[in-house]
Amino acid sequence: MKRVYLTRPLPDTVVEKAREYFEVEIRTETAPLKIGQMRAALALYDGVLPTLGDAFSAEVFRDADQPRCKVLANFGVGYNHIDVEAAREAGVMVTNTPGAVTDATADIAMTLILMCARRAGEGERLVRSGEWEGWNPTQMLGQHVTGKTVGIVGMGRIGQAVARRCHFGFGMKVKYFSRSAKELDFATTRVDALAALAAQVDFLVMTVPADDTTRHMIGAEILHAMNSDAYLINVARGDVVQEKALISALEKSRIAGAGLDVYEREPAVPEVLKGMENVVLLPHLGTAALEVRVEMGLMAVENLRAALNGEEPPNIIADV
Ligand SMILES: NC(=O)C1=CN([C@@H]2O[C@H](COP(=O)(O)OP(=O)(O)OC[C@H]3O[C@@H](n4cnc5c(N)ncnc54)[C@H](O)[C@@H]3O)[C@@H](O)[C@H]2O)C=CC1
Ligand SMILES: O=C(O)C(=O)CO
Repeated sequence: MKRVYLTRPLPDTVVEKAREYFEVEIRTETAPLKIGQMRAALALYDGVLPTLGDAFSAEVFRDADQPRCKVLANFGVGYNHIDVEAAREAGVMVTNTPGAVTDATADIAMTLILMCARRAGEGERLVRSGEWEGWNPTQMLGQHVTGKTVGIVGMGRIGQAVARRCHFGFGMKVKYFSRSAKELDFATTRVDALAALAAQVDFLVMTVPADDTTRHMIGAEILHAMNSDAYLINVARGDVVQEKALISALEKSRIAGAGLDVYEREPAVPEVLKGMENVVLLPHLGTAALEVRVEMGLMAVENLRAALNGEEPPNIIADV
C-alpha cells in the first residue's frame, strides 16, 4: 500500500477516505512544516497533503534527487507556498482544490464588506465594553452598500462569486480589473488599469492569486488613487497588499478603512492595525466551514489517489 502524509489534522470524513486507499500518517501539530520535515516527507512518503504555510520552496527540493514522493496534493486553491517548477524538476507533481473554496471565500469577502461599511466590529466592541448608551438617530452611522460600486481585482472563480453576491444580493454596480475580459450574466465593466479602477469604486476587493505579477500590487500609488471614503478588502493573500503602505494610507485617512482576512506575515498582524477602529481583521477564515474543508480534503485525496494510481489528477497545476 502507498504511504501518504497529511501535514495537519483533517476532518474525519477526509481521513477515512484517505485510509480507503493508503497507509496514512497524520501529523498532529498545526504549525507549518520546517524545512527538515518537508525534506523528510519527500523522502518517506509516496504522496504528501500539505496546506498553506508549508513552504515547499526550491531549497526544499534542492538535494531531493528522485524523491519517493510523487505528488503534493495541496489542501487549498492558493499554491504560492509551493515552488511548482522546482517540484516538477524533482519529479513531484502539484495539485490544488479549485472550486471547493469559492463560495465560502466570497462569503467572507461579503462579511468584510458589510462589517466595514456598517461598522460591525466597532459596534460589537462597543456593546461588549458596556459603554453603549442606547439607540439614537446619529449613532455610529456607516455606509449603505446598496447602489455602491465594487471593484473586483482578479475576476476568477472567487472574484465572480463576490461580484454575483454584490450585484444580486446588494444591488451594487460591478467593475473589475483582470487579465482577461469575462462574460457574466449581468452587467459588469472591465477597467484597463488598476489605478483607474481604484478611483471609481467604493470597495476594492482583492481576489487575485499571489505570484510575481501580483506581489504588492496594492501599494501607495493605488491607495492614493482610491477615494477617501472607499474600503480595501483582501481575501486573496497578504503578499498582494504592501502592509506598510496600507498602514500609512489608513493613518493619513486616505481611505475609509480596510477589511482583511490575510496578512503579509501570517499569523503576525501589525499592532497598529489592531488599534484601528475602521479596520476589520479576520484570521484567514475564507474557507473555514466544515462542509468546505471536507470538500477540499476529498478533492485533495482524489488528487492523491489518481496521481499514485498512474492517472492524471483532476486538479494538476500545469500553468507554471
Ligand atoms: N482567504 C482565504 O481563505 C482564501 C484565499 N484564496 C486566494 O484566492 C485566490 C484566487 O482564487 P480563485 O478565484 O480560485 O483563482 P482564479 O484563478 O479562479 O482567479 C484568479 C483571477 O485573477 C486573475 N489574475 C491573475 N493574475 C493577475 C494579475 N497580475 N492582474 C490581474 N488579474 C490577475 C486571473 O486571470 C483570474 O481571473 C487564490 O489563489 C488564493 O490565494 C482562496 C481561497 C481561500
Ligand atoms: O484555498 C486557499 O487558498 C486558502 O487560502 C485556504 O483555503
